[in-house]
Amino acid sequence: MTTAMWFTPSFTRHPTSIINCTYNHHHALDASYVKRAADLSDKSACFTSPHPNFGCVIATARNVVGEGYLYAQGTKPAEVQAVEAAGEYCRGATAYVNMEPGDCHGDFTAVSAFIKAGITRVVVGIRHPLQHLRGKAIQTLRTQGLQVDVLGEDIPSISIQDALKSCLVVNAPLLYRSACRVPFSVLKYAMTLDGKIAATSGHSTWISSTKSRSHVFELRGRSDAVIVGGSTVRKDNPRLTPRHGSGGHLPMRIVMSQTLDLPEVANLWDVREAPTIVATQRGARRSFQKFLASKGVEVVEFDSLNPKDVMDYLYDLGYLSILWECGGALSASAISAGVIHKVHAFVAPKIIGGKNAPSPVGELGMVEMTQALELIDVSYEQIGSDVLISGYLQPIPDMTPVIPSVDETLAIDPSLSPYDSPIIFFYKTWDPYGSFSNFSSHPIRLPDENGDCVTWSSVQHYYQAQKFVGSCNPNARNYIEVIRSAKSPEEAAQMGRRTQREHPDMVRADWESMKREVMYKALKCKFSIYPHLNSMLLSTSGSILVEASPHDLFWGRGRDGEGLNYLGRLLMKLRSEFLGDDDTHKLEILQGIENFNNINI
Ligand SMILES: NC(=O)C1=CN([C@@H]2O[C@H](COP(=O)(O)OP(=O)(O)OC[C@H]3O[C@@H](n4cnc5c(N)ncnc54)[C@H](OP(=O)(O)O)[C@@H]3O)[C@@H](O)[C@H]2O)C=CC1
Ligand SMILES: Nc1c(N[C@@H]2O[C@H](COP(=O)(O)O)[C@@H](O)[C@H]2O)[nH]c(=O)[nH]c1=O
Repeated sequence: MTTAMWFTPSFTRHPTSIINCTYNHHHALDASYVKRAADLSDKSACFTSPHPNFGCVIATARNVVGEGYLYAQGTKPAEVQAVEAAGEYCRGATAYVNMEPGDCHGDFTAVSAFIKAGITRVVVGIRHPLQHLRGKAIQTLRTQGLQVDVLGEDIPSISIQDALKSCLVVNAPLLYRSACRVPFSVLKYAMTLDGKIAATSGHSTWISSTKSRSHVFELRGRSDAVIVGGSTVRKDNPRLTPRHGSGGHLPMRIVMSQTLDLPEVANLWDVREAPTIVATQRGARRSFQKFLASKGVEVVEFDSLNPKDVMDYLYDLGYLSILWECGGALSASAISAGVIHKVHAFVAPKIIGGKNAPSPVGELGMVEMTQALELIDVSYEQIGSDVLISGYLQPIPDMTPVIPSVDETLAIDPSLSPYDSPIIFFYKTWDPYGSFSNFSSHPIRLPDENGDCVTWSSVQHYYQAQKFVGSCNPNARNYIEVIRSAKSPEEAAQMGRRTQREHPDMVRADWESMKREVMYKALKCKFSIYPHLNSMLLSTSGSILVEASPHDLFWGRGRDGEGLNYLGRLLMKLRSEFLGDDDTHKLEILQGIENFNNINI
């Protein structure tokens, strides 16, 4: 029902439309207060070490009567502050929170504050993303008789998109941390209009305006750590501090250097200003390591220095948010490793030229524009004379328990609890569960259009070719062979999709009704052939699997969780099937291994 109903002359004869409009109006108000709580929660940024952001607004039917935000971990909860501010107005009022309270210490401070004060309704932006806290406060409040409405669950998604997005953005670091088990990483750089981050000589001070650089100081203050590569230390002698005087949070400064061929005199070795860690290759320049230690710089050796291992290390230290301020060599390595989630590019209206002048991202091994990584949720902001372009390389995992919906989850795997089961997101092949992707290079053996068992280089090759098997158009056979010999899964996908789009007459008539069956067959073959993939799939037992593609609304979750996630569903179904019948499963694995041996990889 749309608000246009208000303007129809006959609306007085349609009481349901009035009810719906009022209903929408209430939801719009709910959404605006939740958004206000999310905006409030962001206020503590830069003051203390990054932590989950909590904000709370208490409102009566007429006004906002109290609000608060968590200043730092361990300080008075946002909910308690809001209750104290609202005083006696709490009785019968509604409390709005951007995120479900997380009673980490088990004392239910926030929840009891609401109950004792007489709050009757609580509207929650998002459930707490941490497994052991998710749903707990909501359940307790409901048990105590309060009405609890969660955006997207009890309040329909259509009217609350902005509010929900604010809730996700404000706690993106925690959401990535809990879903992907790495800290949230932002790559930031300043480049000229001709795409250079320094002159050919390596000189780079300054590309962006003073205003942009102040913005960067704020980004640093919101981060747990700032990372650069050894080369940037040699060229720039950076300080990497947020410059907010005596108060405020100081991020850890981290240098990644394999060689440790670093200068003896450097701003980063002055740890009176801020602490510094140097991450290096095991055994590198021991004498220099000693020198750094004598300066108070911590040196951490890695067996193989790479962005993923460094992120795992920082995850174990409890870090939430990392700012990468490196040059193109390290940024390319970090992007390839799949650890960068967001990009902030400051573009300055300057041209420096220079064939060998460095650019923000080095070699990624891509050869065609179709392989380019596309940012999502892109925003453009003018800062001084520069334009700041920001966007996500990976969608914020919103941990929405309705992927798939409650009923569907239970139908697929009755052992799963839609609210309490962890969610495993997979998308790119280099992700931790990247082998679940149909783009993973795992050849399978299945019949071709003549019924002869042949090798398909990936599930993607098989799936795309099947679109044209049994087509009424005799020319369709040519496409099957062309797709089967595509050089990569990406190429097979492009060919299949393009042909389907440009020559719909080539596609078999029953494709829409058969495509899930085709996919299931291919997945079953893949996960039977490769014992390690089979173990990986079974190891996810108890978790909800979600293909995190922002673009694919059928096989993936879509950008905002609106996708149908059929790939995740089929994998869960397959997992149940494998787990359900041990003997059949063993037989399938044995047959699979036999097939595997027949594949000429
Ligand atoms: N405008 C801007 O926003 C910025 C500009 N710059 C400019 O960029 C230039 C430096 O660029 P660049 O050389 O790319 O600098 P990087 O910051 O990317 O440093 C590269 C160095 O990082 C170390 N490293 C450690 N692990 C890895 C890994 N897995 N992959 C790649 N490198 C790794 C190596 O150090 P080692 O050799 O010690 O082993 C390597 O030489 C300078 O001129 C600087 O002024 C730099 C940052 C931002
Ligand atoms: N040149 C350049 C940036 N360069 C980045 O900032 C670092 C220097 O930081 P500091 O020593 O703390 O001022 C430098 O090593 C590099 O990482 N940043 C920007 O916002 N704009 C610019 O034009």
